Amino acid sequence: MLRVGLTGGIGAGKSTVANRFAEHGAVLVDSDRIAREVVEPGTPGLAALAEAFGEDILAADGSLDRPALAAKAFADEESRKRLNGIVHPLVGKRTAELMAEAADDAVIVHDIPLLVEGNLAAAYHLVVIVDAPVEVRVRRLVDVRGMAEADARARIRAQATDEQRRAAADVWLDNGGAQDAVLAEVDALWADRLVPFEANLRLRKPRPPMSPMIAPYDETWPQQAERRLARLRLVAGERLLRADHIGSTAVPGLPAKDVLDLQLTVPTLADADALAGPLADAGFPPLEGEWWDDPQDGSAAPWPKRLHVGADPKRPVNLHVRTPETPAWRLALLFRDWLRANPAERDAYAAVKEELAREHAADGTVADYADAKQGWVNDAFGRAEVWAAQTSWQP
Ligand SMILES: CC(C)(COP(=O)(O)OP(=O)(O)OC[C@H]1O[C@@H](n2cnc3c(N)ncnc32)[C@H](O)[C@@H]1O)[C@@H](O)C(=O)NCCC(=O)NCCS
Ligand SMILES: Nc1ncnc2c1ncn2[C@@H]1O[C@H](COP(=O)(O)OP(=O)(O)OP(=O)(O)O)[C@@H](O)[C@H]1O
Repeated sequence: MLRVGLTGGIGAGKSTVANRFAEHGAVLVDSDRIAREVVEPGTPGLAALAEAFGEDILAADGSLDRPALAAKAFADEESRKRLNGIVHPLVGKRTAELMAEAADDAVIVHDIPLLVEGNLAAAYHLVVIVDAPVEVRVRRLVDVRGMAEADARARIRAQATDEQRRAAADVWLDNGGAQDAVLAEVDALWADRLVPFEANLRLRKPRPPMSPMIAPYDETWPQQAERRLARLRLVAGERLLRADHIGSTAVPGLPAKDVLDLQLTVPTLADADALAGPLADAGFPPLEGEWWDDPQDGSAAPWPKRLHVGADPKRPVNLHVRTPETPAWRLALLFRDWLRANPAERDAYAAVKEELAREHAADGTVADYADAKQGWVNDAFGRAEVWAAQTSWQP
């Protein structure tokens, strides 16, 4: 099952987007709704709230007086934390139960207002954020929902900043304009990304191979890599020694094929094999066959590794799982750091890549392109080693 985390500030349009996903066939898990269920009359949740905030948060019929609790809970940080401490564990438990009930081929859309605040992004295959400017959100909450303006602003203050949401977003949906516009984006996201992503995940199928087209440096590459590394750290757990963004997309200013190279370091290949299933479930199926890094001078036997590929059709990822005793593991880190520290070498490398990409665009073969590039890279390793010695570089 594909787990999509859907979030955004209050009034941004999460429910609007979530309902459209549901129309397409997504299984919706709605945190606000669960948060209501766990404090229904007669529940231990409601009793705990009354104990913590006083009987005056109860209406005459014994149900929760939501505006009364909101007034107390959003008044200060300590009260809000007390509220969260009571409700969130109950919501978490019920959420896990609902997710476990979903079919293997489900696309779960989890509408969760506090995904960023709770630092939960790594638990999803993809995080979708709905956004609209603060003033637009306040207007909608006041005019359409009938919320008091001060209440709307108090909740906005209690939530994540735009910058924090940007860092967590794999997909950013702008709902500052007409509803039709955001719904059209949702339709495209469903058809072009979520449906094939779910199928790739279930069938453990990598996305199709990349063309050798070189893209200009994208300054969001490091953040995109970091979000995937966070997911990988979560599933790899204690077997993981370290997780790094390597390759050309890890070098600021370097044009590159738009594929993120990530390296997981594990003690032994047996650890890599034990992780094959969990990595596949997290959206990184293993590529079939045996994979080796070739020593550049041809002197030693090739170094074995495991290779996984991202299942997300819109975010190509090559995931190299290596052990620290292979020289390829160390070279991946050295080459990256050397290029980062030496802009002239980086620019020379960019020129070589662009020249080769032009030549191979005609025949369209990625393998030939990679072979030709390796010549420059092998020479560069020599210069990188000199730099490593001079600067006492350590991986
Ligand atoms: C305080 C309560 C009773 C007020 O109820 P009300 O009907 O006015 O709001 P509702 O529950 O529909 O929430 C509307 C929106 O408020 C924001 N919000 C709600 N709780 C919180 C919170 N603890 N911190 C920050 N924002 C919150 C979210 O954007 C949410 O989508 C209610 O919000 C609540 O029980 N909150 C605690 C549970 C919670 O954190 N829910 C959010 C995700 S699990
Ligand atoms: N593009 C839009 N133009 C105008 N109104 C909109 C638009 N999108 C959503 N709305 C309206 O704004 C209000 C807030 O939207 P919605 O309920 O989807 O937000 P939400 O993020 O789920 O809110 P909450 O955080 O309270 O759960 C709703 O009344 C909705 O009908």
